Amino acid sequence: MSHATLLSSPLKLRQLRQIPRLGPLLALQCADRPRRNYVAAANSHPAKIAVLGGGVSGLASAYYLAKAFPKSRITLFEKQKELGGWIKSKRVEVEGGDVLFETGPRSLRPGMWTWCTAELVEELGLISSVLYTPKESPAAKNRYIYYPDRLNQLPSSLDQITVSALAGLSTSGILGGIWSLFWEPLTPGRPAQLKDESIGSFISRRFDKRIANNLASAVFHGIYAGDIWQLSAKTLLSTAWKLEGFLGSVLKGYMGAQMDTRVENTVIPWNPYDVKVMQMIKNEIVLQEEFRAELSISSTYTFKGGLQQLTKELEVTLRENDRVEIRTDCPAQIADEPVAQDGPVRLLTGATPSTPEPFDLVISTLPQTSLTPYVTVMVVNLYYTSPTVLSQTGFGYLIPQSIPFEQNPERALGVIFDSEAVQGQDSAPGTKLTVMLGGHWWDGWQGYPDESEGVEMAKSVVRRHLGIEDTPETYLVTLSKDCIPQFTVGYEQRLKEFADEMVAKYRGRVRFVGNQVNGVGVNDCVRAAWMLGREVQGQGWREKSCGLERVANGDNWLLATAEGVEARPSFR
Ligand SMILES: C=Cc1c2[nH]c(c1C)Cc1[nH]c(c(CCC(=O)O)c1C)Cc1[nH]c(c(C)c1CCC(=O)O)Cc1[nH]c(c(C)c1C=C)C2
Repeated sequence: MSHATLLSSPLKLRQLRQIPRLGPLLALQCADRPRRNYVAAANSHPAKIAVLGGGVSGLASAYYLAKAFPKSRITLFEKQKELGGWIKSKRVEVEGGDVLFETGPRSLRPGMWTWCTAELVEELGLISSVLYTPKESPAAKNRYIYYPDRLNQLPSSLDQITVSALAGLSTSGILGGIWSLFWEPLTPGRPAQLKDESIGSFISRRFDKRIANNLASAVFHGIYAGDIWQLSAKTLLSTAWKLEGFLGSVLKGYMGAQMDTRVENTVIPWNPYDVKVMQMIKNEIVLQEEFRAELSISSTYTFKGGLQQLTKELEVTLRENDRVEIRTDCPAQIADEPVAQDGPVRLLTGATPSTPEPFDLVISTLPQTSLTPYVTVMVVNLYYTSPTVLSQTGFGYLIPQSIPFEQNPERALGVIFDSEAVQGQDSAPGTKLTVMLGGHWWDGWQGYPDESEGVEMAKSVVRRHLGIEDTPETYLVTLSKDCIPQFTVGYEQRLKEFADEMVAKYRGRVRFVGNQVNGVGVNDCVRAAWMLGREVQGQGWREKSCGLERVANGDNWLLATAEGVEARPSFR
């Protein structure tokens, strides 16, 4: 996207013109465009850096910090024995070979907005291990929602919205309330005093409650395993929320942008920080041509050894660096005391901390109790020897909140058809499925199903929903306790207050990265670590910042085209 395109994006709608334009911000960026391979300015580096947490956010932060400060000593603390956090790929022997089970995140989305991860894949030498799922494959195109007692295929693109597709969907009742789309522009704008609300409430107010319960709740199960009546519309439907704020209507904003023939690409409001990141990615990341071409025709990608190949390779690279020390089985926390003008920050480390250890800069990827609650998900991987267990092809299906209890007493959130979604990880033929259970349905539970209960629940789900009577040859049950942060109503306000408090207390010597502050996707976490490396380099680490400027200064959004940034998937 050229700056000229970005800046010459007049819309017909008078109100859209009132949104601040990008000129001053971009002029600044052009004058001072960072180089691709930056090096820290001489004599300006923190001598000792600590990274708290050894999941993908911590590993990637340590990786980019080691590049930004070639002279600093970096210590990564992880309380578990193993690194990698929630990303775990396990190979299991079966008759005739082996199969790979993913117990957490399993694939990555390509697209420019996620190029930091793609660049990392390149730098770690992983391109030859990449497995692509083409955009044209059934796994990318066929996605289903279970409602009320059957799978309903969703259109994968606008041109798939045909009369017969809509008729099929509407006989199940899943499209109840769809006519509200036409009336939305006439619906009153939001009351001035409403500062945030749940996704359920926002969609009901602007469209129809049935759309919230039947469609949106399924999508948010697939990403957050969360409850749309608790998750924040301002945070998770941010563009729609802003459009309503600017124009009094979500559709007017989208339609106005689409209909403006002078603009090649859709113009929507963007958080100014995201525009800055987008520009940096565009200016700095140059992917290998062949890799970039493969990514452009793929809907997702992963690795032959599973997604854990990424965190394993990061670990190997960090261990090879003699300036990086990794301490596993070693919890660490920041001493609860204000930091003086030039630091240091003191850490309490080890199971029974004694003398605090001083560090010049600390990156925390650990959960902060004041910011979000978490949900617990049970992941049940099933393997059947028969390759023809499924009668549908596709990615899998999601289960909305509205389906009757008797259709989902196990409280499943969705089922992934793994052997369809990714090919090339297993040496044995057969069918692999993953059943996800729990999430917000288990809020407040003191205990959870055990392994044998989990597998019985998963078998019962696939028997009822997919008619699968076969017995799986093998399975793996993983309870991921408190694995996904929930950005509930009021999240942004809480994050702002947290950021102010952290800057005042630690004077910029403690920064925050991770799924609780940057988004729950692996790509979100890697991009945040990539940005951290750029923000702290040179004198940046001395600035009074805690790395949360996106939200702290994110009220006045900017108009930008989405060119170069992949549209977010509408199904998951
Ligand atoms: C362990 C369960 C997880 C659920 N959501 C996430 C995890 C780790 C995080 C997540 N899942 C998706 C996204 C969207 C953005 C993206 O980066 O692709 C995020 C942030 C989409 C997604 N949902 C499912 C899959 C296989 C994917 C692709 C990305 C990935 O591999 O994580 C299926 C799915 N995830 C969850 C449920 C309940 C579910 C149901 C079928 C929860």
